[in-house]
Amino acid sequence: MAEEEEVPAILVLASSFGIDIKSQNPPKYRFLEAFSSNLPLLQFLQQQQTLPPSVRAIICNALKPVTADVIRSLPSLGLVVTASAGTDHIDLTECRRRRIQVVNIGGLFTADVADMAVALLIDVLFKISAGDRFARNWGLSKPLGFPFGSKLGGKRVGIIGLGRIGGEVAKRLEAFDCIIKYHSRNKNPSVSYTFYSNVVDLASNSDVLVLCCPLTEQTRHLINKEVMLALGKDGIIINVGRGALIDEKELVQCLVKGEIRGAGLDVFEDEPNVPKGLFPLDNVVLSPHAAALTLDGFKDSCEYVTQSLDTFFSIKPQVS
Ligand SMILES: O=CC(=O)O
Repeated sequence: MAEEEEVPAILVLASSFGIDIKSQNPPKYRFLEAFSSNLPLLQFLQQQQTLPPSVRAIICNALKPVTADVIRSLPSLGLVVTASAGTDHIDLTECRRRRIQVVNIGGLFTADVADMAVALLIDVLFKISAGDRFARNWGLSKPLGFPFGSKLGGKRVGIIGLGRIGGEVAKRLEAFDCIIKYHSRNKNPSVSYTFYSNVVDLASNSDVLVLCCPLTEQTRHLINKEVMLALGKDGIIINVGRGALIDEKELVQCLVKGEIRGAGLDVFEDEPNVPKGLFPLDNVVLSPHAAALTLDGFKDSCEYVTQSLDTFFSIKPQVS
């Protein structure tokens, strides 16, 4: 079956990619689905007799870790395409060592993630989700009152990570008359927003923190108890970056004790597990890492992933 062997085998780690990519005719790739098994990926691979040696590329997303052990079990792997901007779920050190190319989604989801950050903030301030729950039983509730929300205009918003997404969040919130400040690895000379090299100082001078930076060893638990206490009891945290940017246990405590006022969270430390301590809290809006999950964005990302495979396999037909 020489012909079949020439069709590169692609390991697909997320169910959503099955749809568009597989409809190619004639098939350019042999897609191997690893997501229907309940086994952890490495165990699944270890159980396959013939699969690991043939796999030349992986398609994954932010929820599908590509660990060093997984990479080591795939001797022909030459490419990892992730339908995410973040690459923290991929062992980049092992990829570099093996000269495996890693392709992310670039700026494809930037606007959606920035929109989601603004949406979560408006939801927390205006209590939209809480109001929805309340309104369903409005006529039955005694007393009939619903707590006050809060204006968006005039809020001092501290953006953590003024990259592509952070920049778009700033642009949007400026249009709502918010006062933008930021913390980044470096000061950005092309913006006039106030820069803080220290996150605690930024928190002390902000009403809202919006987390947009990548997760690295330097940014893990960047938002710790000290930062939350500096933000204070009227402060709100919005996270569209990665769950582990915040010390989640401390976040739950601060929210429960009223040491901060609210949070809008699209990401969590141990997805898909959301801390149960958040469930009873009406001052928290939860979203299942859904900022990039729009139907239009999904179509674009399938196309991008296919193009990335095509580019890789046309310029590099043999992976050594
Ligand atoms: O989580 C989504 C992304 O990294 O794009």
